[in-house]
Amino acid sequence: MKDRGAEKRSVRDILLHDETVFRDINVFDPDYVPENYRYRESQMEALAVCIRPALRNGRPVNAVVLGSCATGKTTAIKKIFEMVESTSENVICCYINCQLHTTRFGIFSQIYSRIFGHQPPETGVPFSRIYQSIMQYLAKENKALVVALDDVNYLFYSKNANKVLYDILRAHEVFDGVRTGVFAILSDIEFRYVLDKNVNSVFIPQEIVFPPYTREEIFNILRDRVRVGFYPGVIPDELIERITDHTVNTGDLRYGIDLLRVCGNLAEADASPEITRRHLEMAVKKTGPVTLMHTVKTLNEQEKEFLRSVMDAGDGDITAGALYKIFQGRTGASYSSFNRTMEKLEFLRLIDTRLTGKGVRGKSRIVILRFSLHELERCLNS
Ligand SMILES: Nc1ncnc2c1ncn2[C@@H]1O[C@H](COP(=O)(O)OP(=O)(O)OP(=O)(O)O)[C@@H](O)[C@H]1O
Repeated sequence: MKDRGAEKRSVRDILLHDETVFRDINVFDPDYVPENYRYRESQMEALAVCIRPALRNGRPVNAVVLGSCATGKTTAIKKIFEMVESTSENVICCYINCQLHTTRFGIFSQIYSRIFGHQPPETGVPFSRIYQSIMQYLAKENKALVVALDDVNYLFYSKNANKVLYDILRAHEVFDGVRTGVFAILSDIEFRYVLDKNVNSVFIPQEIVFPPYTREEIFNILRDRVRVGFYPGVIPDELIERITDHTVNTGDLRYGIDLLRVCGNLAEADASPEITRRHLEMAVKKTGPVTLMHTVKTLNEQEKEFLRSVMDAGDGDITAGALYKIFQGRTGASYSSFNRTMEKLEFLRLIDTRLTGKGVRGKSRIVILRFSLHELERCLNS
C-alpha cells in the first residue's frame, strides 16, 4: 500500500484512498449466503425430504427447524428454497422474517408479494381478499406453497402463531387441491414446548436440529470467509485462531464474522495491508454481542426506554414498582403499558423477573437484566 505507515492522514486522504484489504466486503454482511456451506448436509437432506412431495403433486411435510443462534438455519432454508425454485415451477417458496412481520396481514402480504410480484394495498383491502387471491392462484395453477417462518417465536408474542398456521395449513379445506406446508424456525430451544402448547394439532412437524458448531468447524468456516472476503495474506491463520476462540466464547458465529469485518476496516483505516494483533484487540473492544444487538434493534422506542430505565437503576436488584417510577418519568406511560413491555422483554429473553414473595398477595417482582449493563449500553447506543 502506498501510504503504509503514514502517521497522520487527512480526511481527504481517507476518502480517496483506493486500496483495500477486502476482495468483497459484502461477504461479511449479516444476510450474506455463502457459496461454500459446509457441515449441514444432513439438515439440507432432511429439508429436501420435506419439500419433495410438493414437487410430485403432493403436500409438503411441515418442519420445525431448531438450533441456537447462528447455526446456519436461515442459510439452509434460503439455499434449499433457491434450489427448489431453480428445479421446479410447481412450488412457491416464501421466506418470512417474523421479527419484521408479526401480523396475519403482514405475513400474507409477504406471501402475496412473493406470488404476484407486488405488495397488496395497505388500506382498503380486507385480509380475506388477499387470502383468497393467494389460495385461488395456488389452486388454479396447481402450485404448492412452502412458507418458512423465521424466528416464529415472535408470532407467539403477538399471539398470531395459531391463526397464521391455521390459515396456511387448513387452506385445502376451503380451496380444493391447495397444497401448503410450513417450516417454523426457532432459535431458542425453550420455545419448542411453547410451540407444542400453543399451536393446535394442525401443525405436526418433523424436527430438524442444527447443533452448535465445533471449534474446528468454526475455524474452517471463518477461514473460508477470509478466503472469499479478503485478499490473500491479509490475515494470518494465527489471528483466525484467536478470532475462533472469541467466537467459541460468545457461542455466536456471527460475532466471529463481524470481528473479521471490523478488523479489516481497522487495518484499512491504518492504511495497513494486513490485519495485526493490535487491530484484533481494538476490534474486540469495539464489537458488541451481535445477537443482542440484533434483538435490540427490533424493539420500539418504548421498549428501549424500558431498557434505559433498567440502566438508570444501575447494578443490583430492582423491584418492578421502583422500575416503573423511572420508566414513567422517562415516558409518562401507564402501569399496564409498563407491564406489557416487561412481558415482551421477558419473552424475548432480554430480562428475567422473579417473584419476591412480598407486596400485595406476594406478587412483587424484581427485574433482572440477562446481559451486563455495559453490553446493553453498547447495543442501545449503536
Ligand atoms: N455452515 C456454514 N458455513 C458458512 N457460513 C455459515 C454456516 N453456518 C452459518 N454461517 C454463517 O453464519 C451467519 C449466521 O447464519 P444463519 O443466519 O444461517 O444462522 P441462524 O441459525 O439462522 O441464526 P439465527 O437463529 O440467529 O437467526 C451467516 O453469516 C451465515 O452465512
